[in-house]
Amino acid sequence: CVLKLKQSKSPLIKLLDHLLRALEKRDPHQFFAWPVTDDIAPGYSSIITKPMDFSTIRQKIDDSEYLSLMEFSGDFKLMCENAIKYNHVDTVYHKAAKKLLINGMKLLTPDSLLRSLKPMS
Ligand SMILES: CC(=O)c1cc(-c2ccccn2)c2ncccn12
Repeated sequence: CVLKLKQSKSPLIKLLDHLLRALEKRDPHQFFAWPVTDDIAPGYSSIITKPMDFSTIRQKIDDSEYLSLMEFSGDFKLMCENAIKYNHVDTVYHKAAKKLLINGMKLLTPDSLLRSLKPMS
């Protein structure tokens, strides 16, 4: 058998791992953990053209699909904006998405990122 040498994780992947875990902690009900299905959300796939959720973001990190922090934060914003668009303003999902977006963007600001990077320097 051919042993695949485990490449050590790049600094970007380590940072994205850290940020994903921090963002998932801000979704205690796990509303954003898995793809939204048409079964739980009628008509979802015809309203939301680019679905996104934390499990998909995790898979993209593991497949090295993110080449920059901007691509990662773009998927995070997309995930929140989908929920803001599909769910009426008076639903738990719409409210949770707005709160998650605001908290998430605080994590992705330059000085917050510098604090995340500090231990790596
Ligand atoms: C994120 C989102 O839009 C969402 C998550 C869920 C959800 C997530 C986990 C368990 C149950 N529902 C949901 N249900 C109905 C309508 C919308 N949603």
